[in-house]
Amino acid sequence: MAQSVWGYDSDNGPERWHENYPMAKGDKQSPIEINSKDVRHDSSLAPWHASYDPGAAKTILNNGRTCRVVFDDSFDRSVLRGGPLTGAYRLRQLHLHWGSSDDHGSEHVIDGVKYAAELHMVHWNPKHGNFAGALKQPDGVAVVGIFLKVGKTPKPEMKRILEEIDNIKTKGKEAPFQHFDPSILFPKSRDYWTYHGSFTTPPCEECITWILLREPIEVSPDQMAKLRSLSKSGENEAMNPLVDNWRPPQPVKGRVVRASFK
Ligand SMILES: NS(=O)(=O)c1cc(F)ccc1F
Ligand SMILES: [Zn+2]
Repeated sequence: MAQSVWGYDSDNGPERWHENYPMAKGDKQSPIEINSKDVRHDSSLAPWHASYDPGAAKTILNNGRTCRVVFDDSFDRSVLRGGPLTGAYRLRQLHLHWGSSDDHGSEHVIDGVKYAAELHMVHWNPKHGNFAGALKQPDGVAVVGIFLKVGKTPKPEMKRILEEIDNIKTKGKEAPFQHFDPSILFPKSRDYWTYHGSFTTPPCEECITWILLREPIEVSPDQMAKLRSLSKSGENEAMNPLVDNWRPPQPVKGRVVRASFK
């Protein structure tokens, strides 16, 4: 009987991850609920800056748990600076979490609001040598989170990712994905919340400085349907819709969420 690899189903989902990944029960887990009344405005928080090289984009893949775009992070080619960060963090990959319907799907929940999806841009601190080394450090990784809400105006910049979906419908499929600057996905406002937390998937290392953008970007119902047309399973298996790949909010345990805005 194959050892049930972690996932989002009842037999291998978030409530059971701690059985194989003890860090999942740590004191600095992500995602969390953010309640504006508990947030502290920190006027010393600097603005954040992304300088991404479109040539760093390499491939897009369906790993059966999300849709991920991978970038060349072999040198400081696409970097994130400023905000709560010290130094330049290298962009490694971006991926999404989404729901089976528009009323849920995000991992972080803001004043009780669940967004239809949440996009994560994952960066790591090169002072720790490589990504694996960075995972072991509290300042190892920085993830920019962007909320997706469903509206009438499709975000043209999301089109590029969603057009590729047809080529990676099933688990294990990968396709070239080049000449893409993910900063086109950013909303107008640079306002953000920041706190210290973890990967939202096993092994749930507590190495992430989260930078969550306050302003969601809008996607169309068709764009969401496209995302939900991905399959968890391989091309020779029965279609198993890749949806609800989100971890529910975890205990805040006294952590303070700071806001760059009033
Ligand atoms: N959802 S996440 O941004 O915390 C994340 C990023 C990774 F690179 C690996 C695992 C993760 F769970
Ligand atoms: Zn994620």
